[in-house]
Amino acid sequence: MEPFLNPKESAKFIAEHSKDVYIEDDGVRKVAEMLFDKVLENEFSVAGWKSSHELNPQAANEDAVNWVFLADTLNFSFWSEREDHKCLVKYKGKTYSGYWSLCAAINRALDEGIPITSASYYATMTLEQVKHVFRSDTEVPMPLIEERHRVLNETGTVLLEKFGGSFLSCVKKSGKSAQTLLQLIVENFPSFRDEASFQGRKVAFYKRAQILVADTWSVLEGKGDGCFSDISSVTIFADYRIPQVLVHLGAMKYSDELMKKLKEGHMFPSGDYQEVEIRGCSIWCCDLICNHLLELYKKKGQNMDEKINAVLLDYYLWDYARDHREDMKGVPFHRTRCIYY
Ligand SMILES: Nc1nc2c(c(CN[C@H]3C=C[C@H](O)[C@@H]3O)cn2[C@@H]2O[C@H](COP(=O)(O)O)[C@@H](O)[C@H]2O)c(=O)[nH]1
Repeated sequence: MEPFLNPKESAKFIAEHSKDVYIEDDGVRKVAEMLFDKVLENEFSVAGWKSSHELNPQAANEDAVNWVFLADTLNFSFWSEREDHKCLVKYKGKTYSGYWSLCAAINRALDEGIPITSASYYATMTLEQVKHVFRSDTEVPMPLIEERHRVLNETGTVLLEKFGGSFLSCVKKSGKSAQTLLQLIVENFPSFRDEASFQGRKVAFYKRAQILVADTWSVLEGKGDGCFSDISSVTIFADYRIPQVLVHLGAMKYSDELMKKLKEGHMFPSGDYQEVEIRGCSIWCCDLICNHLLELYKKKGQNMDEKINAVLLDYYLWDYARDHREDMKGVPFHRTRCIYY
């Protein structure tokens, strides 16, 4: 096992050496000012994870933790080549796309009596069973369905062999430390090892591992086994939506050459130097936004360390990107097909 790498240090190194992605200090300040009042609202809190999203589990028990583990094991690559031609899942009268199509399919399976959140089930699922559970209500299947099958079998087997089949056992081993849980996830579950090489140095994003820590914190409402003393050490989750919204809001900028490739729908291999720059700069840019937000409150004599962290900033920006899809049409997201985000 490679030595554990720190995503925040990776992001700083990438941002300092990036050639095609730039962080705009004025834009960082503008976004922090835009969020200044938002951070006092319920949606910018751990409670928002349940209250704002009907598909998320509302309980804070072992089943809910194992629901989160399954969802974040498969939380990757939902984008489609054509916006009008994509996987959709109908559930309880609503139609869901992207990440939400995954959650709708999980809840649909549970309603059908399929124990999809049980490791003893998904460790030995066949490809046909995976295709059935995650079936689309359009002719476009969920992307990377074969990889999802492989990842499910691998992850379920490890969870059974090392943690008695429940992710809550893994959480309990973390001793209420987000960083310890992050390392346990990366060390034990290979598909979460989201790493790359950049200018001769190994870097890590650990996007699915970090969002799994964050979603575990959220589903347990920051209490009990989920009361992570160091939740603020987790970075944002380097997916393909956060970079898009940061550029849209003016906090990040692409070189003309990179923007041209993005607009042409260029496919970036996982680990490509420009893909690494986009992901690393997104993490560092959000860290700067967080710091500036905390500074703004400090100037008013308020310590907001308990209210403002990268997890809540990420959730807010991700939801913002969802709600402003039309406004963001002018900014392409980068296209990489992989199991990491
Ligand atoms: N940075 C970040 N990336 C996130 C999430 C989520 C959903 N999680 C939370 C959201 C609500 C609940 O509170 C969940 O906890 C999915 N993704 C990523 O986005 C992409 C899918 O996008 P679209 O194709 O538009 O559905 C894909 O890479 C997926 O991995 C997040 O929160 N942050």
